[in-house]
Amino acid sequence: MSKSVFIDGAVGTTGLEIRERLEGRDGLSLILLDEARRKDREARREALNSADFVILCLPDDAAREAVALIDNPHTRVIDASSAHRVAEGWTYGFPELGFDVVNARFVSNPGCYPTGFLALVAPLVRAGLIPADWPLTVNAVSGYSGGGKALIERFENDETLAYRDYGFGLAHKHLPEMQRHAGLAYAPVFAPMVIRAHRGMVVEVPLPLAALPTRPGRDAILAALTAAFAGSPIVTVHQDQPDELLVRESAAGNDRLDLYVFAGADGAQARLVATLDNLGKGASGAAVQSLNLMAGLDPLAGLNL
Ligand SMILES: NC(=O)C1=CN([C@@H]2O[C@H](COP(=O)(O)OP(=O)(O)OC[C@H]3O[C@@H](n4cnc5c(N)ncnc54)[C@H](OP(=O)(O)O)[C@@H]3O)[C@@H](O)[C@H]2O)C=CC1
Ligand SMILES: CC(=O)N[C@@H](CCC(=O)OP(=O)(O)O)C(=O)O
Repeated sequence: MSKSVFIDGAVGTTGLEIRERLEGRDGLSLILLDEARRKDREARREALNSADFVILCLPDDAAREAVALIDNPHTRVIDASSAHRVAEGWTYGFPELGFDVVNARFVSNPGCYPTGFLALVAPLVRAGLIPADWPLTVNAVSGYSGGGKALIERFENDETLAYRDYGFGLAHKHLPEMQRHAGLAYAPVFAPMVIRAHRGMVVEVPLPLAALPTRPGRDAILAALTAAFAGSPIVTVHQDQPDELLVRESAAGNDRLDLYVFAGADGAQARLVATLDNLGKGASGAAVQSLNLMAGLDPLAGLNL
């Protein structure tokens, strides 16, 4: 039997991409609100309660309000916002890291930067290669679509804007989920940046291998990551060390997550690097992946690998 899906926020950056991936899919029917009713509370309440699955593509406050409007025990929710990523009763939507998305009622989509960070770091903490109290840093660049409609407009209306460094309050909204789901005692020092590319991101964790208690070599790091993601059609752990990684201004989207381990010849230091599409595995792709798992559909349907 077909499952109904309501995307709350279906005309936003993330919502639109999810809608495109779901439209025409076998086994799914979309509940849509027209422009006049898409922000109407009662229309949303009705849609939220009549759907088998709801995908929230809203600012955090509106996502919390949407959850509060659900007053039946059946509707299952995937929230793309950062409102519920460390909340009680919610499952973190990163199945490759062992979170039980299949059986969850409430799933919180990981943030785009944390998707790269956690893929690189969580397996190494679990394997004992990075101590839980290690002081990590993470540097990342994102395409400007990561900031939603407002940042897209800012970059598209000001062609002189090439680069935006931000997060100087050291309290970025992604820090709690990075800390919690990597199993760290301290949040990493996070330096996020935006570049003049519509989509795509590079997330990098520098690691002083020789200073770590177990002094792991590149081989040990690679082996832990490879074992963690063995068999995943979405996450690829690259065994080679390319000379460069490039982001193009207007590249097509994808739902992959690619991991690299770069180490110097003396093995003293490494740079762990994840590349992904902020709108793909960093948002819409992850939401569609979770929906497939929750609804018992082909796990890769609607994904662009
Ligand atoms: N862009 C990205 O790469 C990522 C985004 N996310 C998260 O996904 C969520 C959506 O982000 P994004 O798509 O980028 O944001 P956008 O600003 O592009 O879209 C948000 C949409 O929500 C609508 N909206 C706001 N308030 C309400 C409301 N009360 N009822 C109904 N609709 C409402 C907006 O309407 P209007 O058009 O009228 O403003 C807009 O269409 C955010 O929480 C974001 O943090 C997560 C991962 C990555
Ligand atoms: C470039 C940019 O502005 N990025 C956003 C995060 C995008 C994202 O992942 O948002 P969610 O937390 O909702 O998942 C930021 O830094 O706030």
